[in-house]
Amino acid sequence: MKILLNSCENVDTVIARECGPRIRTSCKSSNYLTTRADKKIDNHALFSIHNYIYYCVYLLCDHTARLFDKVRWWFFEEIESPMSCKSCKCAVGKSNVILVTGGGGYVGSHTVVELLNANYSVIAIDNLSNCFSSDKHEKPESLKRVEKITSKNIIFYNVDIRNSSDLDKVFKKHKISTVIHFAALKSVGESTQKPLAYYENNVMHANGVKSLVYSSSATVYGIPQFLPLTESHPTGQGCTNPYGKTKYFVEEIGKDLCTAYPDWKLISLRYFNPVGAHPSGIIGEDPSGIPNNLMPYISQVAVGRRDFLRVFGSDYDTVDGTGVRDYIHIIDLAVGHLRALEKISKPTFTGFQPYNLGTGRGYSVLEVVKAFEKASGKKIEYKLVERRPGDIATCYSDASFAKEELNWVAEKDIDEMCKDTWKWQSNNPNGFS
Ligand SMILES: CC(=O)N[C@H]1[C@@H](OP(=O)(O)OP(=O)(O)OC[C@H]2O[C@@H](n3ccc(=O)[nH]c3=O)[C@H](O)[C@@H]2O)O[C@H](CO)[C@H](O)[C@@H]1O
Repeated sequence: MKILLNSCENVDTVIARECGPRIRTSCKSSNYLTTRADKKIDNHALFSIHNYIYYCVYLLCDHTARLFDKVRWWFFEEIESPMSCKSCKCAVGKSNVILVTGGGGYVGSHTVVELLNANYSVIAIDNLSNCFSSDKHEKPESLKRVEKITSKNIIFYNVDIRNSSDLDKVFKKHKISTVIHFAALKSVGESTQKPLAYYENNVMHANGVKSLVYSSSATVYGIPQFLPLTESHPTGQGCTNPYGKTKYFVEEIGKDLCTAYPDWKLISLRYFNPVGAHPSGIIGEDPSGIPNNLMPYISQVAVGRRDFLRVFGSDYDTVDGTGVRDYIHIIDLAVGHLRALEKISKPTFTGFQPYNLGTGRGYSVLEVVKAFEKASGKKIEYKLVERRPGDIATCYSDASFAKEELNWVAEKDIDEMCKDTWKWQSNNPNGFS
């Protein structure tokens, strides 16, 4: 394994926390860390020594290196140029702070785990509208648990992305290199009832950072004209609901931005159907109210929160008449974001580029039910009912472009997706609350 060290050229802001008898430091000036005694320590030297120690410790033992990392987080509250990323090497000489909007949500929180494990610094913002928090001034429960899983710190702000002055403050305070934009409403049904909320929420604000990884959806393809769906499949045609349209609009805005301003870079990740949970069973999907999506509904039936599953449509032209989708494990999806960050941070990457994140394999509703029964040992009661308006028969990806360009493939199969979902649901029957 190759480990590259940070050259820390971009270190210019370090805010250190009060730490007992040690020197309390506060820093406003660039390139220097000012102590209370007005002593100036050259950050470059400090960080070079610090990185060197980390490197040596890492060579000896990964666990000790993690402990060292924890101490680092305790000593310095915010470090705008952390260690180099062990797995992707992309942090070399760069500010490596990622702003994650919607960080408390399902995809957001799982991606934050992978970011922290890869030694990125994470600033998460969320308006807590779709995640549980015991106190609005505190981190959502999902992120507290992410800190437990990773033993790392997340800087969190309760900010609504529609509030541009609050958002500005975050961008001014931190030297953010890339934004991963998850903050969005995601219920297809609700989007038809409250379209304005979707247009307001799901269309992003830029705020000066010109490198964006966007969470898009297979829904931009509308009714498939061919299968499997490749990135060159037409988008926007047959997007029948506002949810799908917002994803399509943002992609179009992104394309225009990247064409007009060559310094803009945007990767749009077109998710197929994210399911599953962190293998620890500590975090997972916790929809508020009645789940709209298949997997959380099944798992709530298994745990006894719902009586039976309604299978929407049994007369589709599919293997057993029920809808076929390309389900992808949430961890695979989260890792896809790391690969996208590596790609976007390369100087050779320019413009707008979409990638499919899927397994390339479709499963019918009844096949998923069967796999879940096997994983959980529970009988899933179901009733075949009418088709759900707006649903399509079959949708699955060709994810070979992501393999070629991002060096990414989905590794976890349907059994693992069901096993991890069940671990999360059975350990947390009522979700995070
Ligand atoms: C093709 C498409 O637009 N896919 C998007 C859509 O997924 P889907 O609408 O495909 O996801 P879903 O989990 O709601 O449905 C998956 C399958 O399960 C069926 N089903 C679902 C729930 C239920 O109670 N009973 C039942 O039978 C449904 O008819 C479909 O055949 O929304 C997701 C948001 O989470 C993603 O953005 C997907 O990319």
